[in-house]
Amino acid sequence: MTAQVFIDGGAGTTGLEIAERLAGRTDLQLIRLEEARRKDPIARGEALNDADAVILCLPDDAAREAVTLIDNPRTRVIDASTAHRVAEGWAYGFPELEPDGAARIAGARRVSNPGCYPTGFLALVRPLVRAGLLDPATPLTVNATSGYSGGGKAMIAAFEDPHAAGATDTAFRLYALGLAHKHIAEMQAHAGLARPPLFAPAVAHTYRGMTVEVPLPIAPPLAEIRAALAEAYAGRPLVRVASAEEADATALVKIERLAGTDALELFVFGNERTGQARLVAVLDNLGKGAAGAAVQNLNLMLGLDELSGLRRI
Ligand SMILES: NC(=O)C1=CN([C@@H]2O[C@H](COP(=O)(O)OP(=O)(O)OC[C@H]3O[C@@H](n4cnc5c(N)ncnc54)[C@H](OP(=O)(O)O)[C@@H]3O)[C@@H](O)[C@H]2O)C=CC1
Ligand SMILES: CC(=O)N[C@@H](CCC(=O)OP(=O)(O)O)C(=O)O
Repeated sequence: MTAQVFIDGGAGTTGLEIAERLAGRTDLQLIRLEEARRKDPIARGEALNDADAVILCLPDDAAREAVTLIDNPRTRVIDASTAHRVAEGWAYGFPELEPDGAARIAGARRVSNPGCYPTGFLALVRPLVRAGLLDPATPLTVNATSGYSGGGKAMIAAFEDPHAAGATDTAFRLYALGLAHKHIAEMQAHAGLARPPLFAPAVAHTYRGMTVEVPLPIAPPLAEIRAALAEAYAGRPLVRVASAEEADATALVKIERLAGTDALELFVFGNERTGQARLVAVLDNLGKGAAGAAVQNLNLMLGLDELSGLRRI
């Protein structure tokens, strides 16, 4: 039987990206609401309960509300918002992060997609904590830059429409300067850290793409870091760990490097003489950071080919 899928918030940035990835699929069918009813709780409630799987592409409060509208025990949920990423009863939707991650997602009724920045941070840090290369009490800093689509429709308008609220012509800006960004709890919890990382995000004047960097002023040997990452992601086609030769040959990492894909690349740069390292993750905030991850989780939950509809490198 063809699975019925409903994207709540389907007219938003992430929802449209998911629909693009699902277009042409014959193993599932999208339930669509007409424009006039797409925010109507009655229409949404019907669609949420008619679907085999729903993907919530909504602001946090609307995502919490959507979950309360579901009373059909068959309906399985993927939430792209921040609302349930450290909530009890929700599987964390990052299949490659833990050895049993994909199996846990496949068996779950409620899955929370990771945040875009935490996807890069956790991919770099979690395997090192697990392997004992990084003490959980280490104070970590995360320097990251996102394309402006990371802020959804409102931020896209601010960067593209001079008459929009908050319109800006800036090339690059720092934000979350109060050190209380909504992604910090998720980064600490899923990395298994004793203290919150210091998160320093920025937005660049480019539509999509992301770099996430974790500097290590006192690093374990670079070869050991690379080996731990390579082992963690062996056989996982969407996560690529660059070799020492590639890192040595890489003079620049551009934010656009993986734009338009659903992949994630990890680099270990460093200086063996000083014992310092820069761990760098590259992804598309709308790819592995949002829509790609949601489609991957949907595939796993419905028992379909995990990579169907995804854009590999
Ligand atoms: N953009 C990104 O890179 C990422 C986004 N996310 C998360 O995904 C979620 C969606 O983000 P994004 O797509 O960027 O945001 P957008 O603002 O682009 O889209 C959100 C959509 O939800 C709709 N909406 C708002 N309230 C309701 C409601 N009560 N009922 C039905 N629809 C509603 C909006 O309607 P309207 O069109 O009328 O405004 C809009 O279409 C957010 O939680 C975000 O944090 C996660 C990872 C990355
Ligand atoms: C550039 C920008 O503003 N990015 C957003 C994060 C992206 C996002 O939508 O956050 P979730 O993944 O948690 O939903 C922010 O920092 O709030």
